[in-house]
Amino acid sequence: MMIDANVAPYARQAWPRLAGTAAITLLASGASIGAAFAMAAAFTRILSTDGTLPAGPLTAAVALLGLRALLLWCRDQSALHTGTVVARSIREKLLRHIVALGPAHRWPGGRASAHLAAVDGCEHLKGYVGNYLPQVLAAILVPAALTVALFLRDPAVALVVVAGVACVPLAHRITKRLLGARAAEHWRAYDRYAARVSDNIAGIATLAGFGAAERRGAALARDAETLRAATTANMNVSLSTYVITSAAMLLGTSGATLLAAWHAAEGRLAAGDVLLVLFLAAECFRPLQDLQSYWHEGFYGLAAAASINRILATEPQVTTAADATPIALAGPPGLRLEHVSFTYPGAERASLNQISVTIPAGRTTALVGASGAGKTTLTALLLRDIDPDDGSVLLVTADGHHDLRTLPLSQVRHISARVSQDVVLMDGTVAENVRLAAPTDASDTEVDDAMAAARVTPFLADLPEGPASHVGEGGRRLSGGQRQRVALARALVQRAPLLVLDEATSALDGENEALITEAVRSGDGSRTTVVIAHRLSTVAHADHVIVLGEGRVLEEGTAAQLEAEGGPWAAMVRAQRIADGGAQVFS
Ligand SMILES: Nc1ncnc2c1ncn2[C@@H]1O[C@H](COP(=O)(O)OP(=O)(O)OP(=O)(O)O)[C@@H](O)[C@H]1O
Repeated sequence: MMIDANVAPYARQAWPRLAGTAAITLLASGASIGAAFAMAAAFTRILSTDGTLPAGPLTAAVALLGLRALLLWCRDQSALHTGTVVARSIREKLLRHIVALGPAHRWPGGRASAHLAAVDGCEHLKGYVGNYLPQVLAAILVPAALTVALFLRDPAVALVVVAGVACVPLAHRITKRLLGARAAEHWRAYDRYAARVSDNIAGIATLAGFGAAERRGAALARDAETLRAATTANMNVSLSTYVITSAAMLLGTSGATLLAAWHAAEGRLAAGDVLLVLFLAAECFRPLQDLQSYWHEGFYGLAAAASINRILATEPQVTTAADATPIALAGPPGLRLEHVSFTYPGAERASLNQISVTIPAGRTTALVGASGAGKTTLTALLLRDIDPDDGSVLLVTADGHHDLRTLPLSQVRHISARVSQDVVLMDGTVAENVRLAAPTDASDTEVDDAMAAARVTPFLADLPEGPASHVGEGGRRLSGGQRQRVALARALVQRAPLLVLDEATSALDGENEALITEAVRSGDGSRTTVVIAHRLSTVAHADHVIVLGEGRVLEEGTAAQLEAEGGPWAAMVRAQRIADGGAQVFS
């Protein structure tokens, strides 16, 4: 049996279980053959005696049919188990790979395509491995065994059945060619549709707010129509081939039975053998007929496998080098960027250009600059979400300088905590969200302290179940500022020596922001903190300020030094004072 290269790894993985399913299928066929012979013997005895029921053969036939039903149930259970086990392992592998591709990975079809592959794609593959493949095995093994049984009774009859059976692989081949290409087309249409739906759901407030739902709805309707057309085209292919296979089965079964009747009339076969031929021929075609109902699962599984394999074949841009070794860290590390340049894939110009800066250990460093200056990109390099095109990002410890690429990625993740501009709360309780990245030995007191420092505690009283309240996708919606506070607590409880805050308090009121800013400051030197904020009051107390402009370092130093120098920082401070109506925002 030729197995498509795209599904070969999954079929290989399921091979022992598939062999078990095939063995059960063969046993079921054996029971069928036995029942057919018993029925034929009973039939012959009834016709040749005065009509008394032959209890022995009839009891044997009923028992064998019961055994067959039991074996078929076992076969279905085995097939279901195979499919679910394979689907679970692919899902896990795919999910791990999607996570390994990292936050900076660009999905050509949008993130929805990854979601679709992980959910629907794996489901189709489950159908392929769990239903289609065992059925293909049954469609080969069962007719082969039954044809041998028929051949022993009447070779000419067996040949008629073989002729009918041979039409089915032909129809299968035609369907595979026609439907295989269309299934891929259907998958692409589905992918576009799913991307559009997920986009619309994510932007539901924007669409409603701008009254643009109708316009977007029209685009969605067009995608839905493409999807419908692709589905209809596939169904038409299936229906045409269904007609071919049904005709082949009907002609094969009736042709073989008529020939058997003729041979019985000539005295070459017993009367009961006509019944035997009818049973065996019908049984021979049954798995082929069943296979037809799994063609869709098979061909859609193939298309899904191609899409899943494309994701699995995509190499993560950031990986752990083969010779990476973890380093011992005695205290908070410093960071040094040397001649770092970075251009996003497909972008026309570099987001960072020959940057060389130092982030002192155990201090708070502010990254400031106009929108699009490259601040977030710089933190992505510090956290190793991306690697520089040129230059190096170095972790500075008591032992010396270590290029981040020489450390295990897990260590880089372990030593850094972050709160990014887009806070995502996972589906779960507030406490679970705070504990998301906490060390396993983090005590309840530590979690409570982090929630107090990030000002989560004051609003917990307003939640129905306090820290056990359900938030995230399926739970209560928190305000932007509340979400930021949970994210800050999550980062604080991580005990990471490097903390990166990208506009982490932008949604907070002045009082809460001031309290949190004080709490996360690297006042005691136990943590290196990098803060990005447009509101300069947030970073006014930083030990070190780096001003970026158009992907370059414009200046760096302490806030006081830079203000005295009268450069870009001083201009930003002046502009903000005017915007704040002359209020003294810097002390
Ligand atoms: N994924 C991306 N693909 C292509 N270009 C990007 C990507 N992310 C950022 N950029 C571009 O890189 C430049 C720097 O972006 P970055 O987000 O680092 O700026 P920023 O200083 O953090 O801006 P802001 O203050 O508005 O958040 C911008 O021109 C931006 O358009």
